[in-house]
Formats: sequence, C-alpha cells, structure tokens
Amino acid sequence: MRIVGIEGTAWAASAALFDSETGEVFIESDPYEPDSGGIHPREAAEHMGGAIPDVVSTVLDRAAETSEGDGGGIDAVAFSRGPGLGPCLRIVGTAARALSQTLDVPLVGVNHMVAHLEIGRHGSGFDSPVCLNASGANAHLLGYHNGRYRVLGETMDTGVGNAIDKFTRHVGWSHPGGPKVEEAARDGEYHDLPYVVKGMDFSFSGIMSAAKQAHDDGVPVEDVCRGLQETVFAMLTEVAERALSLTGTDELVLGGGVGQNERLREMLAEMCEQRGAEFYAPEPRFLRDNAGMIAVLGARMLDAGDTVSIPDSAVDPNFRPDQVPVTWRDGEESVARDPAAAGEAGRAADSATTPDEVRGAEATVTFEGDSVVKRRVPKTYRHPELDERLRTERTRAEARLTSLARRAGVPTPVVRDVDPAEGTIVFQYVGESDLAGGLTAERCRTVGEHLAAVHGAGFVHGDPTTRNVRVDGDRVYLLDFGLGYHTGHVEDRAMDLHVFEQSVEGTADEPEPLLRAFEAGYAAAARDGADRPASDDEDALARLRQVEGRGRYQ
Ligand SMILES: C[C@@H](O)[C@H](NC(=O)OP(=O)(O)OC[C@H]1O[C@@H](n2cnc3c(N)ncnc32)[C@H](O)[C@@H]1O)C(=O)O
Ligand SMILES: Nc1ncnc2c1ncn2[C@@H]1O[C@H](COP(=O)(O)OP(=O)(O)OP(=O)(O)O)[C@@H](O)[C@H]1O
Ligand SMILES: [Fe+2]
Repeated sequence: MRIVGIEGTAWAASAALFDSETGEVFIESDPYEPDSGGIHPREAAEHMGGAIPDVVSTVLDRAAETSEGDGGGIDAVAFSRGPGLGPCLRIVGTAARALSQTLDVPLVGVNHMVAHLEIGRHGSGFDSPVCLNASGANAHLLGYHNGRYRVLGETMDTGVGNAIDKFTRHVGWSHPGGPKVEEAARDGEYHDLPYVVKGMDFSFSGIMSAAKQAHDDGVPVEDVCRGLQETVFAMLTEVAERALSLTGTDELVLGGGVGQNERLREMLAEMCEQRGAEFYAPEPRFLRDNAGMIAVLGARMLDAGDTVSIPDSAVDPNFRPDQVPVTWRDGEESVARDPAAAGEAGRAADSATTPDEVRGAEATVTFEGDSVVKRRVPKTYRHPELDERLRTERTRAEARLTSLARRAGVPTPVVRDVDPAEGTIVFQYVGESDLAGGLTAERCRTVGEHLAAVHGAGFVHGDPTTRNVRVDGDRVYLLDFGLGYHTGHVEDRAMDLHVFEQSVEGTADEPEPLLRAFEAGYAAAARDGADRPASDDEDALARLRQVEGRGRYQ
C-alpha cells in the first residue's frame, strides 16, 4: 500500500510517501521561518499556499519514479485535519481533496496529535505504550483505553515548545527558540526556577515568568536556559513516570518537536532504564512536524476502512486526540496492564506472596510489621540541586499535611517518624488494597467527601489518584500528600477533582457512575462543611467544568 501524506498545521509545509511494503518513508518539507517574533497565522498560511503544491509535486515525482504503473501506484491521500491554525489547515485540506479527486483515491483525515504518537508506536513495535507528546502547541500524556486515546495528563496552560519560544522571544532570539535554548544550556550553570506538577498535569506559566525575570535581573542567559531545560524536562519526565506507575505499563514513546532535544531524551531514557521500562524516541525527522507520520497513520486508517468523504472532510483547528475513534486498534487493548493487579501493589495483610517493597513513581515503600517506610529515593535524571529540593520539600509537606488531614476528619495513616534530609517517613500500615483494585461508586463517593474536608481545611492533596487511596471495606484512606499545599484558590481545588477523575477515566471500564458518585460526595460534604453556600466563583465543581472545557489547542 502506498499513501501520500500532507501536513501543514502551523509551520511545516510537508508531503510524504509511505510504502507499507518496503517500510520506506520519503518526506519533503519546507519550513516557514518568521523574520521576527513567533508564528503569524496569516504569514504561515501564505507560506502554505506557496509551499504545499511544491512539496506535493516532489512527492508525486518520487511516487512515479518508484512505481511501475501510471499514477505512482498511490492508494490514498491522508492529511492533517487538526489541531492547528485554521488558515493553514484549510489550505492543506483543499490540496488533499483536490489530489484525492485527481488520483481518484480515498481521502483519510488524520489527527495530527495522534499521528505524533502513532509514529512512535509504529517505530518501536510496542503494543500499548504511554505516549508523551512534547510539541510546540501541546504537551500531554496519552494512553489507549476502550477504543480511544485518553489524556492521562496535560499542560494547564501553553504547549511546551511555545513556552520555551516565548522566553527566547523575550531575550530577542529568532523563532524557533528550542534549539537555541538547548545550545546555550550546554555552557550554563543550573538556575533554580519554579517547578509545577499537579498529579499528571503541569503548568509552565510560572516558570516562564520567573525565567524572563531572572534574565531581566542579569542572570546569565545560558544559566537561565540550563535551569529552564532542567526544570521543564524534569517535570515532563516525572509525569511520564507517574503515568507508567499508574497504568502499570513498561513502555514509553516520545513524540513532538521538543522531543528532538537531547537532554529531554536523556532524562526519559534514564528514568525508564531505572524502572525497567522500555523507551523509544523516533528519529528527529519523525519528531518535528512532518507528513511522514500523517502517511503512516493514514495507511493504518485506510486498512481499517477509516476514510472520509469530501463533504465530511472539514478541518478542525481544535481537534483533540481523545475525540478520535481509534478504528485501527483492537478495542480490547489497553494502556493499563491489569488495573486490578496494580491495585494490589500494597501488601495484603493475609498474604505471604505479595512483595515487601513497592515502587511508586516517586518513592520506594517498604513494609515492616505494621509500619510502612516511604523513602523518596534520589532521581538521577534530575539535576542534583533540584532533586534535593523536591525530595526535602515534599517529604516535609507530606508529613505535615497527612496529619492535618486526619485532624480534619479524613482517615490517613499515622505519621510515626519523619526525616526530611533523608526523604524518609514512617507511616502506619492502612487498608487492604489500593482503590484502583477495588473501584466502587460508594468508595468514590467517600473520596469526594474526604477531598471536600481537605479543601475545607484550606489545602489541596495535589495528587489524588486511585493509587493514592487505600481501602478496607467501607474505610477509605487518603495517602501521599507530598504534592499538597495550602491554597485559597478554587482553581487548585478544581485541579484535585480533575486529577482524581482523570485517574478513574484512565483505568475504569465504566467511569461514568464512579465520577457521578465522586462528585455527589464532594458536593454534599462541601455544602455541609461550609458556613454559607459557595458562590459560583468559589465552587470547585463549577470550576472543574471550565478546566475540562478549556481548549488548549488554539
Ligand atoms: C498543532 C501542531 O501545529 C503543533 N506542531 C508543532 O508545534 O511543531 P513541532 O515540530 O511538533 O514542535 C515545534 C517546537 O519544537 C521546539 N523545538 C525544536 N527543536 C527543539 C530542541 N532541540 N529543543 C527544544 N525544543 C525544540 C520548537 O522550539 C517549537 O516550539 C503541535 O504538534 O503541537
Ligand atoms: N501507609 C500505607 N499503608 C498501606 N499501603 C501503603 C501505605 N503507604 C503506601 N502504601 C502503598 O504503597 C504505594 C506507593 O505509595 P505512595 O503512593 O505513597 O508512593 P509514591 O511513590 O508517592 O507513589 P506515586 O507517586 O506513584 O503515587 C501505594 O499505592 C500503596 O499501595
Ligand atoms: Fe506537531
């Protein structure tokens, strides 16, 4: 099968020919390089208008040269339908429709973000990996479950490449900034910047403001670049590790233009090696925007009969990866490796066969009698200064907030000892299994009630996933408050709810009733615990709807 792919969501005018028999991918690209500032949508569209016909024609010549019959032996035309800049997408769409009509072959509409991750799955041969997409306009973790790619975690503000590019614009460097930051960072000393992860979500705005400020304050630019890379990539590596831990998966693939950064790839490879997971990063020509990935996924979709008629082929600038019905994969496959078994990671009280040591995403947990020793082991992928800061801060926060939560009426393990310098806490052993291994609506309701009590006490949990809840009959304990903090912001409370809901969606077959029970429990307890009704601005559930509805692809 031979497929022509066409890409042009933002900066890369690109066409490709994929031959599924030989495996060969021929790519021809013409990048748009702004004279100043970032990408201007109108200029980018003008570039596409001129460049797309040329790159397509080069690929058609190539098809003709490498085929025996007429027409280059092309079986379908695949194109990027979105997400991306509307004016650019429309030019690509028009070109693809015209070509499919001229060649009289089917048209395949590809989601660009899904193409970024499928190219890694294609190259690695992995069955069902966690995928980290680190591109310009996006940053998210995805995993396949129940026929769709689920967003396990994502940026709460800008994409990772755009965040870096904003900093480089501030210091007066031309677009794209990523490669320049990489170059400058090689000569820099590490500079401390804010580090923000919330469960498997993360945010870049605070880091970027601090980086610009540091530059304005006279910190050498190469030091800020080093700090920026160490901080931003450690965050991405940490959330990727958390996704591996939560799903029980031991395969990670990388996608997106920022994936060309060697330091990011090095951190991810090191993290995976230490957990015994496999890591795959496609070669750079498949990481940055390119039509090769569109053609490769186009071939799979064509094979599954997933074509689109011309009247139905409108582009979608906000096309989310989790909207795509994944027709080319088996509906039974899942990124979660036996979620029930993952839930039994903790030691069952009556079993001699369960392990004495559990490795979470952050820490090693050993079981000694009725105590649990949690040690935040150094992460060698992180810069040593950042590593020490995070381990100490989180150990302190965990010990303090675990006790505070109990005072607010939430079952938590008793803290028996704490050593922030060593990153160690000794807890009482609680529960029979993790919530992931015993997900019921009643228990989700109780988690909702407990989170409302935590929020009523003026702080957030920070990482309330199904693995950080222990259960024993009706009793539901919250664990792992290391990412918690005091806050009066409704947005922070909404993030707690979002993190819990994402973790349920990532592992449960039928999440809906569980989520309804969780929200009902939260709403009832928040109402009962408050001295007056919450206004809309203060209502975390109302804010949760906004968080979920935020399009992050404009
Ligand atoms: C929707 C689509 O148009 C968009 N595409 C996109 O963002 O282009 P992509 O090729 O995946 O990524 C470009 C980004 O990748 C960054 N980048 C390129 N080389 C880099 C490097 N060595 N280190 C860090 N960032 C790098 C650039 O600075 C730029 O922000 C997307 O996938 O989000
Ligand atoms: N006090 C406890 N009683 C019983 N089991 C526990 C206790 N503390 C931790 N565990 C078990 O160990 C696992 C890992 O603990 P914890 O979540 O605190 O570590 P972590 O490294 O922060 O994990 P992650 O970052 O993946 O959430 C938990 O999912 C739970 O099964
Ligand atoms: Fe991209």
